[in-house]
Amino acid sequence: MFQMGSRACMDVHIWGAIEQKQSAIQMEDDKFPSKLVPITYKKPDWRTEEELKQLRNAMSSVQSYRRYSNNLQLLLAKVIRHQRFGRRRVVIKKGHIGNSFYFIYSGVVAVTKDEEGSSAFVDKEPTLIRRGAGFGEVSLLKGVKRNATIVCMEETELLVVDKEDFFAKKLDEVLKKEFEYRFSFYRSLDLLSSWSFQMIESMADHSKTEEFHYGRVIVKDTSDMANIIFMAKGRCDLLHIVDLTTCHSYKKWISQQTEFLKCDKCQFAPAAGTAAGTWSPSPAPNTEWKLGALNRSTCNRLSMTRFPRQAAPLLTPYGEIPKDLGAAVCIKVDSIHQGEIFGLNQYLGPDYLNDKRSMILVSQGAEILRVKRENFDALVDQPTLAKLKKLQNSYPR
Ligand SMILES: Nc1ncnc2c1ncn2[C@@H]1O[C@@H]2COP(=O)(O)O[C@H]2[C@H]1O
Repeated sequence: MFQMGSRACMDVHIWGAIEQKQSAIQMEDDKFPSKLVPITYKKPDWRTEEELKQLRNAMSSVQSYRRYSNNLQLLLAKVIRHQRFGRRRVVIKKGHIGNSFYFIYSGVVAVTKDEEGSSAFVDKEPTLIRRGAGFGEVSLLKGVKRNATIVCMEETELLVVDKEDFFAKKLDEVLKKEFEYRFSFYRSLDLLSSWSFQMIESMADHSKTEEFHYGRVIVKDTSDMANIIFMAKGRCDLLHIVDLTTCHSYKKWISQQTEFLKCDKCQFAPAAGTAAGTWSPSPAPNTEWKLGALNRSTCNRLSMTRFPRQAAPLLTPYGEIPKDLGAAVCIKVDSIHQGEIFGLNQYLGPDYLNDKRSMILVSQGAEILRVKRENFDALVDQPTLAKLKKLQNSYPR
């Protein structure tokens, strides 16, 4: 139901591990060194060797820049211009003539169809382009108008390459290769085998490859997706979060652990007046709990488990578990592998048969292409719909 060739399997993950990985990645979010900003406003010939070296070093934190040859990196360091935009600022307007290409040094922008970019702030799943990626190449490469609006979702720093430099430094050749990669990927899919060159080209023009490290969340809630995800490389897992605070057997299990709570190192004192509906194990409030005789692995498991907002601190030998965590585990429902597609369930059967449970899609090290459902809907042809119908018959296995 969720993808082509579904393989259901069960596996339990602890949600805390995912969040830990995510925060580690978010810490990379550095700003452009302010002392280098004036250099980017100098004419290329006026930038000294030392200044170029500094610019190159700073830019090497931009993922797409690192992929370029040393020679191209140096040439770009000669021409880039730094620009900072606030939240809601429109950088590119759909339908305008393209004059520049942009790298995102810090921040996030959204791609929209409306000229003002305001839809990005109400869209529950906007198309985002993040730090390290570039945009604005399509109109330059093809000599056409801008195919979308780009609006800043937060304060964003951009490194701008003007059109003349874009071609003079041969950045166009690199970006053409990236386009060809996306095009060949879509062309290789059996599902799209009936599509014309123009249809595949449109898919490649309206998507970007996105890399996700292990543990990063790709889709927070799959119950009503606005995008279709194509898995270009690697794998991601579909996880269902189970809230243990509403689970009777979990509460019972926790209560059973009180038998062993004899050690001074680990103590749990439930808060007086714990709110109704949150986890409130017996014995009664204000009675001191002792989490003794818990072996190291049990403590580690508990420390990764999330505890309800209202609960009092749980002390373990490794420190206090944050109060605002809730108890939950993630159950792996499926894995999506290279060449597979996720988010087609609306084509696979009547709405009432679709699984509406909220799941999350988490990377196990993946490169994806994300296409807005409305773009796919506008292109999809009868042979493709027929193939999708057949997929419906093959589920559940
Ligand atoms: N779906 C999409 N995902 C990511 N980037 C996009 C998408 N659609 C358009 N873009 C980018 O938005 C830019 C708008 O200006 P261009 O048409 O020059 O180039 C376009 C692409 O770089």
